[in-house]
Amino acid sequence: VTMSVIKYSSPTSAGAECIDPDCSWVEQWVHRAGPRKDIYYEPNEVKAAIVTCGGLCPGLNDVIRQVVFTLETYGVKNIVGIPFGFRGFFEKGLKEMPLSRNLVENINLAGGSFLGVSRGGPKTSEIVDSIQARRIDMLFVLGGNGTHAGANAIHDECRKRKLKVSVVAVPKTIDNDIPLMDKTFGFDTAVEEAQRAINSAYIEARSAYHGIGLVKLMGRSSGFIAMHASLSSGQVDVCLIPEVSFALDGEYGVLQHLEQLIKNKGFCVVCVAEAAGQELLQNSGATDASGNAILSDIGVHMQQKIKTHFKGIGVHADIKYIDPTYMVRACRANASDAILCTVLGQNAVHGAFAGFSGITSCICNTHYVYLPVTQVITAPKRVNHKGRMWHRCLTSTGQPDFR
Ligand SMILES: Nc1ncnc2c1ncn2[C@@H]1O[C@H](COP(=O)(O)OP(=O)(O)OP(=O)(O)O)[C@@H](O)[C@H]1O
Ligand SMILES: O=P(O)(O)OC[C@H]1O[C@](O)(CO)[C@@H](O)[C@@H]1O
Ligand SMILES: [Mg+2]
Repeated sequence: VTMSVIKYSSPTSAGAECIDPDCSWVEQWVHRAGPRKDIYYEPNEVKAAIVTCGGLCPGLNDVIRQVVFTLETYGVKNIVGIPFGFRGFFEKGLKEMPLSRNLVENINLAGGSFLGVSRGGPKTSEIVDSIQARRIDMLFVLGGNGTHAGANAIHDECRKRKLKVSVVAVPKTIDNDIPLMDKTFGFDTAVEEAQRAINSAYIEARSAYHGIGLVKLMGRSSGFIAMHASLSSGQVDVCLIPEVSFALDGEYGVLQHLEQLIKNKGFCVVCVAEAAGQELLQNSGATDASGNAILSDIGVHMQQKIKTHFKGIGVHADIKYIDPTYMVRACRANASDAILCTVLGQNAVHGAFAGFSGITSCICNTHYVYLPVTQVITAPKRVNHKGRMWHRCLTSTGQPDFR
């Protein structure tokens, strides 16, 4: 599968990448996913394990279910779930869970993870000690960028110890911040849920005298959920994302624009990504168990600033703040995510049986592929503020530059 579907007229054309010394265009290709004629493992002898790490994401159960189904189809009998992420390899009292088609048949009907999730946990060497002690041949790792870094470290350590273990990841994150792939599973569902919150904010704002609906949406370092939910709802006047800096105060600031919207339209809706405007807030420097920065609350900050601003200018404003946080990810997968999860889960097993390790099962240019994990952990994907999607969003909201 070719990585780029657009043919550039020359290496200097907009968007072209120069990846060889002469700066001529070099096609990049990636392996198409799916079953192979020859398989590397004897299914009868395989022990396969599944682990889900990081935060929750719609579709985790769909992937677990498909991995189990597909393993059984190959003839694997020994399938286990590692409880509560990488911690399950280490914490005493956490026992691996035998999995079968019967057991996982209906788990896709609920959100969350049947196996449980966690952040932080043991060192890579301890995880690999545990993999060795449990005699695991295939490890299916479901998670985001942190988990992929973990999967890569496990893969490297297994190679170093000459263990024949296939480590296969499946990219999960509502944030959609993993590079090179069209999208991660869970993102579509999160956007769908998020636009429900926007819709409520719109109804509240529209029905109030000088109503201002404010919605804060997840996204640790990128504004994909906020941008897509704003686009899909069509009800947002101002969308703020971390990739685009903005001023709240001043002639070109957000508050001045809200003042105009209240004057001209009578109400307005603002959608802010949780990582937006962090430079306007105090940073505690705190991190979570996985080492991710804990963000300051831009939603509450904006709510206060809007209240103070309108009070200051003597104009009535009725602010309705909605923070749907965990509601956008604790739900079950929607139809398109459920299909994506089905294909990714099945392909993960085909990849392991083909003998691959250190790969992730994903979608690229509408085709299902295996990418090397090393390629997707270089840096989180972020909204391109010069890209078409962000400009479509600006056209839709009609917002100016807030600088
Ligand atoms: N660089 C790394 N090397 C090894 N393991 C890591 C690394 N980064 C994170 N991990 C491990 O991966 C697991 C998940 O990481 P993290 O909590 O960052 O979630 P994530 O996979 O990025 O998903 P989410 O989208 O929910 O943030 C944790 O158990 C963490 O210890
Ligand atoms: O689950 P926690 O630890 O509260 O983390 C929340 C973070 O996880 C995500 O839901 C997924 O990375 C982010 O959008 C959010 O910043
Ligand atoms: Mg992460």
